[in-house]
Amino acid sequence: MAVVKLLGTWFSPYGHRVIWALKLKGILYEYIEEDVRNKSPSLLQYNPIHKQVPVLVHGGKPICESTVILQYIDEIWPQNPLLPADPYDRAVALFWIKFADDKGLLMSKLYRGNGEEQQAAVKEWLEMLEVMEEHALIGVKKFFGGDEINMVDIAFSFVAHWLGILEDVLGLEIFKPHKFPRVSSWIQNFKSSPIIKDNLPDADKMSTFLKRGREMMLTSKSN
Ligand SMILES: N[C@@H](CCC(=O)N[C@@H](CSSC[C@H](NC(=O)CC[C@H](N)C(=O)O)C(=O)NCC(=O)O)C(=O)NCC(=O)O)C(=O)O
Ligand SMILES: O=C1O[C@H]([C@@H](O)CO)C(O)=C1O
Repeated sequence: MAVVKLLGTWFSPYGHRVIWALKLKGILYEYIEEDVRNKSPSLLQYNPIHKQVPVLVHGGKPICESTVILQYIDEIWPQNPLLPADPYDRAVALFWIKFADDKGLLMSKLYRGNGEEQQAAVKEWLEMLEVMEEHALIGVKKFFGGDEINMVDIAFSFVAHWLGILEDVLGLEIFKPHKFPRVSSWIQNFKSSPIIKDNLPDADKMSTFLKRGREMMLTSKSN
């Protein structure tokens, strides 16, 4: 069996997508922690274009971009499928995964913004939550794919875990559960499901880390 390695960084929402996918499939892998502020030669060699984690290395061959990696994992290890088999259901799932990928940058916008920039990011977050509430989650029971977690849940995980941490870091309340009851129950289902719950990065640790990072950013901006 070809060796499976994952280059990730502990706070990355994208790296966690791959960790969960591998664990949901029951695949053993070697995890290699990267410092994205001081990238290893392997990371630069495996992902010379974006120089980002995650990178999955399967039998020595690198695969980059979390969504591409998850599709690859689903093809190589078909057990516990991450995408629906029905072509229409699959297209709908891929639509929402693309939507989530396009909105992922809202994390950085919120975290790195100030004043008007931050307000614009909050507005975009609220618009996205509204779309999840009124479109993506209509008719959804426990998870996007039914009773089991699939790739759409994984793609939206930044809403389930990272948004709350960013709110804490910035002292903002963006997600009001009573305004988004469907999103709220999906978050609870997602975060309490076994493999996800056991492999979420620690919220307090991340909050401390991101607060420190933000102080450093603010100091360097004002100098
Ligand atoms: N589209 C990729 C995104 C992967 C990614 O963003 N990885 C981050 C760690 S997650 S952290 C989330 C990430 N932010 C950053 O990477 C901040 C980069 C800044 N230059 C810094 O070093 O602090 C982000 O917003 N990403 C959205 C995007 O790129 O579309 C990384 O390796 N960064 C190193 C670098 O860029 O130099 C995927 O899905 O795999
Ligand atoms: O460096 C970053 O960390 C956060 C987020 O990814 C938390 O994990 C973010 O948006 C960045 O740009």
